[in-house]
Amino acid sequence: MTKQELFGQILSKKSYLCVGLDTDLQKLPKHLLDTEDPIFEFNKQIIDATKQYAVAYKPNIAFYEAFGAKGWESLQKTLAYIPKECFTIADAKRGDIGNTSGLYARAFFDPNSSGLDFDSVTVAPYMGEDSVTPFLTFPNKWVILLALTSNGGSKDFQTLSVGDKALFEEVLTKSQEWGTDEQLMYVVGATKADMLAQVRALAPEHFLLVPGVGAQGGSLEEVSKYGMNSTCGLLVNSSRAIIYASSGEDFAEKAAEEAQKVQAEMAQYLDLYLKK
Ligand SMILES: O=C(O)c1cc(=O)[nH]c(=O)n1[C@@H]1O[C@H](COP(=O)(O)O)[C@@H](O)[C@H]1O
Repeated sequence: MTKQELFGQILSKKSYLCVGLDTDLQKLPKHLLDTEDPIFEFNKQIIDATKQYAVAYKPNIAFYEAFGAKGWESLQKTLAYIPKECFTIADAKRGDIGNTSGLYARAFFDPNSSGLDFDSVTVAPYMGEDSVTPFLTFPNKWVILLALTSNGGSKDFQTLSVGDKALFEEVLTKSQEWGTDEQLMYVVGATKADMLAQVRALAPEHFLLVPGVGAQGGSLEEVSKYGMNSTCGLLVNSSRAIIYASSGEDFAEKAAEEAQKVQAEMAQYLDLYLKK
């Protein structure tokens, strides 16, 4: 998917919501556990309930991989079920020496090889250029590079000084030598909204994947105010607050209500903060 197509969808749905499919068997409503593929059945109903409010879906690969071949099958079926206009993110946080990264890229981007055809994959920058560039050789596919993550441990490395800047700032600057803003996005946690101005100073045009609203407590308004650019430039992810809004038989209905609430807020922020 191109940046312009993504922006077009954001404008037409008045939303930059990414629904995170962190589908945990332990948390599924009991009545789904007897179905043939509970993870897929849950995802299918969540997708049906939220697709008018969401522009992207992000299956977190850990929740599928943990179940081996069966989990991988649930992932393939889920990806095939996501509406074609929606942007898809394999949240796999990969990255390794070049030839290995090339195979990771095939796993998520090459349907003839793996059966999966995601639009993007999350990648850790720690191993540097040759671990990231193999993902960038696929046309119309995106790398979403971890820059400033939402978790407490982000302070262990990401905010350390490297010369006159912080390590995450070096990630933002250096990686722009490897790919364009039509193929690279960055992860910036919603819990770090106070640092979004710093991020935007170094990456004004890039899309940012912003997890951490909802269950992790980040502010959607602050993220929108400090992070939005002229193509919106934001995909704000919420997983647990939407998909586990209810643990009963009404789970899909409640997920739709939560997604609609977030979308309504986003519509206001697009009016207020989209740079003209
Ligand atoms: O790359 C990510 O998506 C990610 C980066 C980050 O800094 N923080 C973060 O929470 N995530 C992911 O975003 C999702 C957040 O889920 P909730 O906290 O339930 O909304 C999980 O799938 C996390 O793995």
